[in-house]
Amino acid sequence: MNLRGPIVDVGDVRTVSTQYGDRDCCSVTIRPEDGAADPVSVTLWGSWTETAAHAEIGMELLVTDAEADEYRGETTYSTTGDSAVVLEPDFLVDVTGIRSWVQCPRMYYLNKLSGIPLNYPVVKGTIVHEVFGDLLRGVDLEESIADRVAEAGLELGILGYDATEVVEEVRRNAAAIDGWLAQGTLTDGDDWRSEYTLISPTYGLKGRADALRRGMPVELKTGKNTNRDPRFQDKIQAACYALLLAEHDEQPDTGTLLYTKNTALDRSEATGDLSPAKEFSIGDGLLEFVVRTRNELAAMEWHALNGTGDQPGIPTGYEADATCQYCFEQDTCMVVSGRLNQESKAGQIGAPLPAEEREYVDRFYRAIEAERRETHAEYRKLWEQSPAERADDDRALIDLDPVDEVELDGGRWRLEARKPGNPVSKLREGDIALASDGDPVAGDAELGRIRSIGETVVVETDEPVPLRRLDVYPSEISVDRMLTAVHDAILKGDERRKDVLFDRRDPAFSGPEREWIGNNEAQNAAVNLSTTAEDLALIHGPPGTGKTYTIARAIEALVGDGDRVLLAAFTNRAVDNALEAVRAGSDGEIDTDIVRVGTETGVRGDMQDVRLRERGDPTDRARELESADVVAATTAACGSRVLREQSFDVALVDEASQLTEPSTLAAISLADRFVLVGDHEQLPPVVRAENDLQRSLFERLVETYPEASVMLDRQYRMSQRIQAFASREFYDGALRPATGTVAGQSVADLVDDPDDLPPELRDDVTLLDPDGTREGNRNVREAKRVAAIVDAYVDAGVDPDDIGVIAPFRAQVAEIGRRTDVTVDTVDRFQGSSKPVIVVSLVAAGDLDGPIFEDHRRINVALTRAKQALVLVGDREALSSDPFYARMVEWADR
Ligand SMILES: Nc1ncnc2c1ncn2[C@@H]1O[C@H](COP(=O)(O)OP(=O)(O)OP(=O)(O)O)[C@@H](O)[C@H]1O
Repeated sequence: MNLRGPIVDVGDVRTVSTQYGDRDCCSVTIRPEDGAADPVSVTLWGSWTETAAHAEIGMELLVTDAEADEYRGETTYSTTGDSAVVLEPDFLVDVTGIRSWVQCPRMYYLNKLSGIPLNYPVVKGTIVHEVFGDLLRGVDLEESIADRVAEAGLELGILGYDATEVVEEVRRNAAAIDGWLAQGTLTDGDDWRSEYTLISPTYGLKGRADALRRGMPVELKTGKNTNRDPRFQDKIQAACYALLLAEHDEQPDTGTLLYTKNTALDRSEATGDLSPAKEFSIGDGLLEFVVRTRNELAAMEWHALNGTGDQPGIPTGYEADATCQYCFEQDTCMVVSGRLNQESKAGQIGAPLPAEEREYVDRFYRAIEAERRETHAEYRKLWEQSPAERADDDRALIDLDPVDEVELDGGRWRLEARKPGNPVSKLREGDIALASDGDPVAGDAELGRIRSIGETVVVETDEPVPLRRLDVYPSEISVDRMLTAVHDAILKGDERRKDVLFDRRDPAFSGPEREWIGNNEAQNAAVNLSTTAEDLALIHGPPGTGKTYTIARAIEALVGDGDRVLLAAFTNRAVDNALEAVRAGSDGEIDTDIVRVGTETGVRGDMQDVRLRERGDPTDRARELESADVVAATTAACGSRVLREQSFDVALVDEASQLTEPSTLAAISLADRFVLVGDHEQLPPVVRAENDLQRSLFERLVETYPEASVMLDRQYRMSQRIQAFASREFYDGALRPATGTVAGQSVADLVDDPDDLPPELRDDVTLLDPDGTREGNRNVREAKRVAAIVDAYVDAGVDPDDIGVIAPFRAQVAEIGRRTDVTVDTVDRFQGSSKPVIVVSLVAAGDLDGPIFEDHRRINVALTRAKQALVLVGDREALSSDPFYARMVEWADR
């Protein structure tokens, strides 16, 4: 049986004599059933006592195949020969993490902190891996090499490599793969699978195996190894995949490492075993060792969040017996230890950073690690929730009907399935998602990119799977990138920049004020702040105040002054909107060289012509990026290997109030100066954990340096009547219509005769109470009423494209969506857009429970999307029970 629960006591290790001789054991007490059951004692035998040494009260413990002993009416448990003991099974350790951990725990920490920079071995390694996958899929060797090198054109170009030399080198590496595949060992019956995504709920592990051959893991290494045996850390990595496969009831007993550089060695000079393929056997002892090592790592990570004392959970290197003087990372390790004043086996170089900077790194390190755990909780839902629960949560499309499966050029697959009942989900075109046969964890599953999603869903994968279910796949990329952004900004960042960030120096401005915008003083001041800033400028733009317009003018001004500008925003949509305004504004007068960095599916159609292609001749690709005056990308892309290598005079970041502080750092660290544009009275950063990540750098800086900020106070969107409430509640009454025309708009402008509208819809702002009841996240009666309101506007002559509906929950969005053809969406997805008529379905009935009510900033967004007519639909009595909403009701009823 399996036992699991939080640890309430850890005993001492003792030695007892048994019929097999003296054996170590240790008793650990846990409370099964998530801590609800009575405590039970589990005795961990033999080498599992090493795991007990890392166990602490409060950690979660899982013991598989435990055996029960009854003694004097009391049941105790102990491990058996088949048991595995797993600490903190919910912490999903990545296989590559274990690999670096066995080399040295501190290396694991350093890799996590600084990320993988753009360098030639990494890029070449990726190409060789891709070629390996292609060969397994039967692609011709030369074709694959040419294709994969071209695909890496941009990265190679930035590194200063040309295609011919890379092709040569990849060919030498690929020879090892090709030769090995051609050996007699490969028969038709060989069953191959490349790039296999695996997750193990039992062992708390996840990873992506390079390949499986007859169910056995094969790992590719682009280095050399002239010993007979695979390197220790490589064996551990392959053994991890064996453990992950155990979750699929497979029992691999052999692992293969393929050292591709061995074939490229000069046989007359090199000595040792030059054969590239090295096999080793995977026994129980090795697998248990892997689990124990994973436990050490998970325990260290637990300490990072829950431990006490100075810098808990930061490895020192003493945990392992690695020798620092042979380590490639020795210098980095010493510098990081020196800067952060960390104890380390390698020692320290340099003076520590000021205490407040170290405290900052510490605080954000913990916040980001807490967010990582929340991401792991998302993975957990893959197996803890039933398919129906996942679907209800909008995290999966289930019961799909596979209709097509086509092999594409290059051996990839295009899978298509019908979606019965047209369900809603968070899945979007361009997302990476987990396609499976119905069971994404124990069944057949493949990561793939969603190509289209409509009546059917189309996914592209490396291997075919029967497409019966498609799940949102949580990713740790944003968490990883936040860590490297903190590292780059604080450990490697510019001193002057840090002085401003840490409130040690006021932002400076210099140079003449010029007239950029004649009809809007605040906008003109914002452009002047941007051009004269020596450190930073902050543009606070409430709804409809011309943020995008101002950004475009600021970029023109900066480029005109000779600056190279990075234009970043949280969403692709904002990046493309700003770019559109820049391109429209210059009317070809300024010859601005613009490049949009993003994926084909992420970048809007009308910006594809300036999208930077990664594929092609390295020199051309790199030149296109490096010569651009304006580079536009999402802030997530700013943390990519390619953009981390770029530098700019100014970084201009839109939607900055929706970004966590580390995500903002990722963009601004690439430039000498920065301009943040946002509105902290609208949606805050979306994070799962409750901590410092919830507050944007924009908001912090606006409060610290009000003199470096300007608020755009004239809005070009809403009628006077509509804007009144938001202006008073959120902007101290400072927000005003930009012109009389804007102020005087009304619903009458949208119809031939206002009398065609029902009387209750003739005012610009209305509250209607349909008297519905809420069931879960929907309110059917209210949904019907909303659809009827939309119909009434359409019947009176309003163009359906001019009407938008906002609802707080996706379930209600779906409920309304079934009854109308106009755009229906959540608040979060409506931020940044507007419509002449907006109907808001508040759903709440009886009480004010739900995301729209939790945070007044959401309501601000919902109420400020409409230009001429705003209809609120909800329970008047419930709303009146809260002072803020009571004021809203009063305004709507006026
Ligand atoms: N100074 C100006 N003179 C004339 N029109 C302007 C000016 N500033 C903005 N506008 C117009 O006002 C409208 C709203 O501007 P814009 O789209 O830039 O708003 P925004 O603040 O980005 O909106 P959101 O709140 O959605 O982010 C646009 O049609 C824009 O052309």
